[in-house]
Amino acid sequence: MTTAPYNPGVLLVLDGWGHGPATEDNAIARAHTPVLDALATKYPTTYVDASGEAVGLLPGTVGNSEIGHMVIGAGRPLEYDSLLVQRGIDSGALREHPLLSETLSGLAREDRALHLVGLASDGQIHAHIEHLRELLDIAAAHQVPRVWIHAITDGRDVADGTAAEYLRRAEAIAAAAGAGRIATVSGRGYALDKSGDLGFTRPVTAAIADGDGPRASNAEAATTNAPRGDVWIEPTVLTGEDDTPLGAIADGDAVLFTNFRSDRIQQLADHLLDHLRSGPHPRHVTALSLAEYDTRASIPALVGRADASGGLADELEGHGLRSVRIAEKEKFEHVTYYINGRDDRRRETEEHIQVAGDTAPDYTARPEMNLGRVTDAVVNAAARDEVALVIANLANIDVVGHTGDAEATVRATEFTDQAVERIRVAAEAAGRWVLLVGDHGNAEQMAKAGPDGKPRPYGGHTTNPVPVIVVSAPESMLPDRLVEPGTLADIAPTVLTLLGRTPGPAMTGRSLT
Ligand SMILES: O=C(O)[C@@H](CO)OP(=O)(O)O
Ligand SMILES: [Mn+2]
Ligand SMILES: [Mn+2]
Repeated sequence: MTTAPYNPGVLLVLDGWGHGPATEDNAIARAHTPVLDALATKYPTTYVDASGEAVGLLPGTVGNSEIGHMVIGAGRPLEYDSLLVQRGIDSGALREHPLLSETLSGLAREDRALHLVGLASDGQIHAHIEHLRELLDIAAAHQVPRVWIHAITDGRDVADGTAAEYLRRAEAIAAAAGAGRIATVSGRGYALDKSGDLGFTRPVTAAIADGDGPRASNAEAATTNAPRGDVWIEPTVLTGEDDTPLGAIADGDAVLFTNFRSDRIQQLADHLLDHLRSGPHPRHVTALSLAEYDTRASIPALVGRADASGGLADELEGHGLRSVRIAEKEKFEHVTYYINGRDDRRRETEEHIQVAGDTAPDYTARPEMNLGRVTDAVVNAAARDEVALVIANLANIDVVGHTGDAEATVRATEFTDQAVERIRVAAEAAGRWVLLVGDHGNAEQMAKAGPDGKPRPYGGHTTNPVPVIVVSAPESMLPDRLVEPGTLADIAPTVLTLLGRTPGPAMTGRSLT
C-alpha cells in the first residue's frame, strides 16, 4: 500500500503529570525542570481535563491510567466501567440481573455462601466501597444465608492509614443491609499485584479459599500490625468465637469480584479460581465479576463495557500509517491495549516494544526506573523514516508518585525532564513534532487530609487538568495558541491533524491546533 505524505510525530504521555497550584506538596512544581519549563514558554501549551465527566467517569472522580489512555486513543469520552456500574445500580438493572438473581436464589436454596472479593475504599479507581451496599442489599433480599466479605485494604488511591476506617464503614454497610461479615483482610500490595509474581498472590488465595494464614479476631486488629502501611497488610484470616476461620470457601459457594477495574484483580481472580477448581481440594464454585475482566478464566460480568472502536489505532491502520509503541512494563498495556480501546490485536502497522527492566524495584531508591532504556527506544524509533508515529509512555512521575514519597517524586520528575530533552533533540533532527500530554494528575499533589483532618502523604491520583504542549517540527505548522477548553478526547484528533490526516468519524473530540 502506498501511503500519502505525512508529518511524522511523537506522542509522549507523561504518566501522572498533572497541573495544580505550586504548593510545597506539588512535586512537579518543586522539581527543577528547565526543559519542560522552556517548552511550555516557547510552544503552544494548554491544560486539558483528564478526570470526571469530561472523560466518561462519574462527576468529580480522579482520572486513571486506563481511562486516560483509552480516551487519548478513542478521541471521545468513553463511559467507564465505574460509571456503567453506577448506572446499573441507579436504574435497578443490577438488582434485576438474571444471572445474579439466579445465583443468589441458588445459594439460598442450597444453603451456600456468597463471597465478595474487592478493594474496600472509595478511591474509585479500582472499586467503590458503596457498591457493597447494593450487593449486600440484593443478597439480603434473596436471603442468602451467609455473605463473607474478603476485604482488600487500599492506602494508595486513598490516604495511607485509613484501612481501619474503611473496614468499619464496610461493617456499617453490612449491618444496615442485614447481610455480610468481613472474613479476611489483605493489603492491595498482595491482593492486587499484577507483576505475575504469584508469591504475592498465594497468601491471599490461601486466606480467602482455605482460611489459612495469620489470624485476627476482628477486622481492626488485622490492620494494626502494618509497619509498611495499608498497602502491605498481610493477608489475615478473621476467626469466630470458637477460634475457627470465618469464611473459607466451600463446595457450591459463589465468588463475586467487586472491583470494576480488571487489571489488578485479574491475577488474584485467576489464581483463586485455579486453586478452587483444580487445587489439592477441588471445589465447585460459581464465579461472577461486577464488570468485565481480562482474566484467563471466563468470568460472567454483571455490567458490560463501552464500545471503544474507531479510535487512533483504527485510523492509523486505515491510513496505512506505522506506529511504534514504547513503554516499560508498568505502562506497556497502556500504550498498546488501552490506547487501542482494550483491543489486544497488534495490527500490521504497529510495533510494540516493552522495554525490559526490573520487575518490582524499590521505586523510591530508583526513581529513574528504566527511563534511560525507554528513551533510547524512543530515540531509535524516531530516527526511522517509515515510522509515522511513535507513542511512548514515561512512567516515572506516576509510578514514583504512588509511593507517596515527595522527594523521590521530585527526582522522578527531574529524570523525566532530561528524557524529554533527549527525545526533543532526536525528534527535531528527524523533523518530527512532539505532543506531550499527561494522562491524569498524581505528582502535583503529594499530601491529603486523612479522616482526622490531618495531612498525610498521598500517592494517589487527582482531578487536576493535565498539560498539553505541542512542540513543532522545524517549519512551524502550529497556531500561537491551542484551542481551549480541551479534554483528553481532543488528543487523537490533534495527533491525526498534526500527521496531516482528518480525525476519524467516531471522534467527537476536536483538534487543539
Ligand atoms: O496503580 C494503579 O493500579 C492505579 C492506582 O490505583 O494507578 P494507574 O491508574 O496509574 O494504573
Ligand atoms: Mn497513568
Ligand atoms: Mn497511577
